[in-house]
Amino acid sequence: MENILEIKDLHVQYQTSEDTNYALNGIDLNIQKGETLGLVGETGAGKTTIALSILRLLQSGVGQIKSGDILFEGKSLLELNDTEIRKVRGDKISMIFQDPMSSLNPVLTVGDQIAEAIDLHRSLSKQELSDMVDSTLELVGIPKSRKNDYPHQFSGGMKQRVIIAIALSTNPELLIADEPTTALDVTIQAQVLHLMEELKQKLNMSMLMITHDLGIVAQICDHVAIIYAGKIIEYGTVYEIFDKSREHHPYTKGLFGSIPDLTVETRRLTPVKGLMADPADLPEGCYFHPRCDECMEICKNKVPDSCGMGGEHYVRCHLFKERQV
Ligand SMILES: Nc1ncnc2c1ncn2[C@@H]1O[C@H](COP(=O)(O)OP(=O)(O)OP(=O)(O)O)[C@@H](O)[C@H]1O
Ligand code: NI
Repeated sequence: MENILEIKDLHVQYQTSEDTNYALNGIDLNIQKGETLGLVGETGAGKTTIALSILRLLQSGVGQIKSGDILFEGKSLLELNDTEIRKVRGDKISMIFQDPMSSLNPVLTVGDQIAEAIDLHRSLSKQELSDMVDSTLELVGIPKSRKNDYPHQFSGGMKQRVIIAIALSTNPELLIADEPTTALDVTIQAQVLHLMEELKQKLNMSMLMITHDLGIVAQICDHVAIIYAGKIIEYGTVYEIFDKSREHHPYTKGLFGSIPDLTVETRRLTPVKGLMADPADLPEGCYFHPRCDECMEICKNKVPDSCGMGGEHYVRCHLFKERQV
């Protein structure tokens, strides 16, 4: 399978007046063409930082890519100048941000907001633009007759559809969705997810789905990456990650409440005992060792390598070192 995105040994830090936060500490991750990769982990693990690094939207002067590379269709995104990266954001990679509701402008009609997004990247006649707004609205299941309505006239689920429409209006190859449904109630969540899944097939997009929700992972992801303190600690196909007969990282087992069935409706991550590692003061060795029930001596001073578990399944944990070839 061809990769649309390759992240190689990415290190990102946030420099604040008090601290240096080591947010990403050597991320290696690929997204294949046409697939959905789920990125799962507790709050503060570095999920949004990965998304912002891809789009080069880290807060300037604070968030810094220290080393590593991000390749999109084989070309480094880190080497692009401002004009070039803006073009990538407009044409190739779209993002639905966490807290998406605040990204709509209350004083513009939804039709105008979609038109604005399309117009930024394409020069179309007035009629063409208007037709494209209509078809984009219809794509996400909103009647075109509502294009002159304002955001406050829409329900939460409908607003989220508008946001998806804006993200898709440029026909991106990669969509990054950062917790796109957390603000919605469960029924509407299911509808929006179903819509995203449908659109992904129709438009043949690749997707990076950032989520806390295992139901979402099971439902729409092809591969899953589990992140802890800025490192991917487990990766595999969705079947491998939910396979109880396989061994898993102790953190994954904690999060998943000892690996639920793919078929069972277990939506929320289980809280793992102890506190998330402080990115300004990371522990020696495996970052997870202070919280780990299976901690061994070696875990306290050596960072574990990634270990192949068969198939596409990888775990970064000293427990499985023996399997390495
Ligand atoms: N602008 C910033 N300045 C300083 N530290 C930051 C900044 N943004 C993020 N961080 C820190 O970087 C780490 C990773 O944050 P990030 O937002 O990527 O986590 P996340 O996995 O997306 O969490 P959540 O699930 O809460 O969205 C956290 O420790 C966070 O406090
Ligand atoms: Ni986040």
